[in-house]
Amino acid sequence: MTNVTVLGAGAWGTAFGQVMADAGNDVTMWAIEPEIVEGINRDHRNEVRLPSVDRLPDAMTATGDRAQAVAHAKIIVVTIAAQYARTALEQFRGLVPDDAIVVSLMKGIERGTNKRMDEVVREALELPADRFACLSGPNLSKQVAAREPAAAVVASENPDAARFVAEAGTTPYFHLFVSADVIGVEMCGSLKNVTALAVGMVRGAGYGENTAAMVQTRGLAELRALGRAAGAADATFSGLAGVGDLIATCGSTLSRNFTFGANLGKGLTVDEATAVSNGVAEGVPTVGAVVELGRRYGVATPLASAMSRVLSEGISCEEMLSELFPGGVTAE
Ligand SMILES: NC(=O)C1=CN([C@@H]2O[C@H](COP(=O)(O)OP(=O)(O)OC[C@H]3O[C@@H](n4cnc5c(N)ncnc54)[C@H](OP(=O)(O)O)[C@@H]3O)[C@@H](O)[C@H]2O)C=CC1
Ligand SMILES: O=C(CO)COP(=O)(O)O
Repeated sequence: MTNVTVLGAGAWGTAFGQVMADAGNDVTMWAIEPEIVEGINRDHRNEVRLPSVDRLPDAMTATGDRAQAVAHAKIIVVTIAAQYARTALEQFRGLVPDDAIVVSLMKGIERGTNKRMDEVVREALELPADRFACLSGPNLSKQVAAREPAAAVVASENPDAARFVAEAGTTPYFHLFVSADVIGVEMCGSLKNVTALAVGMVRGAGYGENTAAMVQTRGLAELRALGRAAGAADATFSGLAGVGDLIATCGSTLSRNFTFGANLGKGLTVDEATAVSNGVAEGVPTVGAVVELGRRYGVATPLASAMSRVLSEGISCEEMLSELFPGGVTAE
């Protein structure tokens, strides 16, 4: 039994907290909203973010007190919306126990700095690399919360940390693989959301499987090119965090990114799609950062660039598609 603290009781934080509790750990959820804290402690429910679960495990409790939340934690899981992670985590600086491993479940790149979540988390908490891990894979929260079989990969520069988290988090229905490729896992998780926006958009506009598969495959190519340039290991792209998560996210209406894109394809504006989104669609603020990273690494990012124009200028799905192939014959 390990003391696990989850920072951010959103849909995924709550579902993953349940995984950790099912794996035999003592789980403390930290949330800002008193309503969520009270709901978990009194009713064993997170009615706000994960209403599909009738009763969360008894081993899950919640608090709004930062110091109390992390005081005895051996594993601290971060599942805060990526754009708010730095601000939220800076308030935990100095509170995190010296031997705790911090695991990011977030999938996004910080707007403005263009930093991955491993960079943001480590800077915000002044955390050494050997105490950081990230976890990613095809993990639509509602299905994990229903205990449908699933898996993910946990990556750390410190193999002992990755193994510790994987052993602590594996249950009969949720398997964790280990990896040393933090950059690859981070890039896969963040960039698949941009592809999911685009695939959602073509589906929402009424196109079929050929178009969707084309966009998804070109998204993978872009992800791989940018990931490689950033220092990712090639094998990660074909693993759970890469192809695995692309398949799940680009093929499901449970995905907020896919659904956001689908709503754009149906003709909703960005504001309208935001208003009806069931939780954070991380691809939206991440798109611009991906374009910037492409410039920094000298990697073409036609899909992210086209989606950036969709979001900022409202270009149509047809225009977005036409930008994927700017002209000339190229090797795949
Ligand atoms: N849902 C899923 O299927 C999966 C999600 N992820 C990733 O996990 C991360 C969280 O997603 P998810 O839980 O689904 O998102 P939700 O939209 O359900 O929840 C967002 C979380 O971020 C917190 N948050 C937002 N703003 C702030 C802030 N200013 N300060 C502190 N906390 C804040 C929210 O806290 P509060 O409730 O108090 O507002 C909430 O806990 C994302 O990066 C996502 O990509 C990864 C795998 C699967
Ligand atoms: O990352 C996810 C599944 O692995 C969840 O995707 P969304 O954030 O688009 O809902």
